[in-house]
Amino acid sequence: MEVINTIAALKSLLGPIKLAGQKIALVPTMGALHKGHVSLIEAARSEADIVVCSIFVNPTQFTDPKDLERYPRPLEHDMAMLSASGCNVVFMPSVKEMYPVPEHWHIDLGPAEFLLEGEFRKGHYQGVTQIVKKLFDAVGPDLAFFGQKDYQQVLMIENMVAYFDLPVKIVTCPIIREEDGLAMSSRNIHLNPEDRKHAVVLCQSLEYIKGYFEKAENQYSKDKLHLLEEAAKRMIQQTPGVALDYFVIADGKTLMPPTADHGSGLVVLVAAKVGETRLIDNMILS
Ligand SMILES: Nc1ncnc2c1ncn2[C@@H]1O[C@H](COP(=O)(O)OP(=O)(O)OP(=O)(O)O)[C@@H](O)[C@H]1O
Ligand SMILES: CC(C)(CO)[C@@H](O)C(=O)[O-]
Ligand code: BAL
Repeated sequence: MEVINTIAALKSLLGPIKLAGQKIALVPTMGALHKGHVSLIEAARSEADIVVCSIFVNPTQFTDPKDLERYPRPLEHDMAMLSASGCNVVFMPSVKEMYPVPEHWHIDLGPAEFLLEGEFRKGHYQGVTQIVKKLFDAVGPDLAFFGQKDYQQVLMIENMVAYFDLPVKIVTCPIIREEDGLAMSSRNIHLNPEDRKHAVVLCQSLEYIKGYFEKAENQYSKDKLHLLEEAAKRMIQQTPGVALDYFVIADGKTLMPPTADHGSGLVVLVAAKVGETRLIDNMILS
């Protein structure tokens, strides 16, 4: 496994590989790796010849300086995980390497940019798409792998790819969960034992909605969805130490409330602070 810190070194390593016609996959991460990240690397390995994993805690996507400061950076652990998972190249640039000069970035990501995470973390998706575009420019991947855990992020990245008409295939991988259902996340490390117990309510509230959909075979009414949302929100709000940001059943493409009384393509998404740690989760319903 090669560890590379500069864009120039990365390009000279990958240039001949591309010329030889080999397929390159990119798995962008912010480090503090867990089995969710490993699942992306394994999926990438199954579809490409060379897997590049980037580790970069991108300052432009953080809206809370404390969140950026306390983001975990367990380097030795990450290197061991990457080498065990069969990653070929680790790209680990400095902030100066990715942002050598101050720059303005603003692209049209569509109305969904301002909903949900975009409402609670203003400007977040401009920062995410800015760094993902830079990583795509540096690596030139044929495929890039992202987790469904960051559902809205995948939509925004797909919109960025369409905006620039980039020749890269975006692959979305399922959410990997702990045994009790909690979605794996680098930020889970901040949960104290009490928070950790309470955090499971997030996936339980999603399961509650999913269970209804499975029984109702995707037949629903808007009124019924509203009642379900309210019941799920109460489950979360009654859990000690958990402060809800949003819980919504939404159209999987627009992230707006469903407009019809039946149909497919819905997703349920949640975000809440558990203790001092903000977590997100979602499930596809139909
Ligand atoms: N539990 C998971 N299952 C599948 N993919 C995941 C999971 N957690 C994160 N990912 C994906 O891994 C990639 C890198 O994410 P990131 O490094 O931010 O990790 P994270 O666990 O989401 O951390 P955090 O949300 O705490 O920042 C993203 O595409 C993300 O969606
Ligand atoms: C895609 C990403 C690596 C961009 O910094 C980040 O948002 C993440 O880890 O999901
Ligand atoms: N996994 C999403 C990156 C972030 O929370 O900033």
